[in-house]
Amino acid sequence: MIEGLDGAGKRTLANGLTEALHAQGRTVTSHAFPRYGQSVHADLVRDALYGRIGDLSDSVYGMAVLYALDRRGAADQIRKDLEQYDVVLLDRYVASNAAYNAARLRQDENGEFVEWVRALEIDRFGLPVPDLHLLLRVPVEVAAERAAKREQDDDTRARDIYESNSDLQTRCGIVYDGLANINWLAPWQVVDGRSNVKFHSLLEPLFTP
Ligand SMILES: Nc1ncnc2c1ncn2[C@@H]1O[C@H](COP(=O)(O)OP(=O)(O)O)[C@@H](O)[C@H]1O
Ligand SMILES: Cc1cn([C@H]2C[C@H](O)[C@@H](COP(=O)(O)OP(=O)(O)O)O2)c(=O)[nH]c1=O
Repeated sequence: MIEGLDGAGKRTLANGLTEALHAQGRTVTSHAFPRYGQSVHADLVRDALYGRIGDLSDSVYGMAVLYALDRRGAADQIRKDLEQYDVVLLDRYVASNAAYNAARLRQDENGEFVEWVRALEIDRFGLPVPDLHLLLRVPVEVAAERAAKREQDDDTRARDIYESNSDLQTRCGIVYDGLANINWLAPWQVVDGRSNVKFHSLLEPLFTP
């Protein structure tokens, strides 16, 4: 699973890892969440994030449920892919829901919230537990600059209300670090995303049991 702030370089890393794995002769597939344009729940998320469903985006739990339902709709496909491919790369997964939405609550509510996300998505919805999280870590300012640049280059990736809120991004980075420290849900590996990421050096942990 590839996790990190908006603009951290997750999609770039997913593409780089795919190429590096193909070069090793491995089969790879990838999914990105939210699945905008492919699921009713993801499209509702997008409407909410761009302020088109009243004050729905103010509800932390309401938004988290929508993101979780989007993933639940992909669960069967992910399970099939895990049987069929050597590697299944996910650009954001359950941990994004924990990090982004915990970051919108008071700090003393975070522990309870991330456990609620785990219980909802893993226990109740039956989503597969990931083998590894790769946390692409960059300073908030760098992520924001990259997200702004990406917005100019690719008009399908305009910044939403989460992405343009730098306080939220800062808190989200802190929650991600906390999740990585306790290896929440599965092992975490922190990747320095400030310079060019060495894709090949990341391949070994993918195959270490
Ligand atoms: N290691 C890197 N160094 C410099 N720029 C990068 C790096 N990784 C990604 N970028 C650039 O930053 C922007 C955001 O990258 P992207 O992979 O779309 O991020 P994310 O999927 O995390 O939002 C893109 O314009 C991309 O070309
Ligand atoms: C997948 C996911 C994303 N998010 C947040 C992180 C992002 O700020 C926002 C949108 O995801 P994002 O990856 O930015 O989508 P795109 O790059 O296609 O615009 O949703 C959650 O809060 N929970 C989740 O489960």
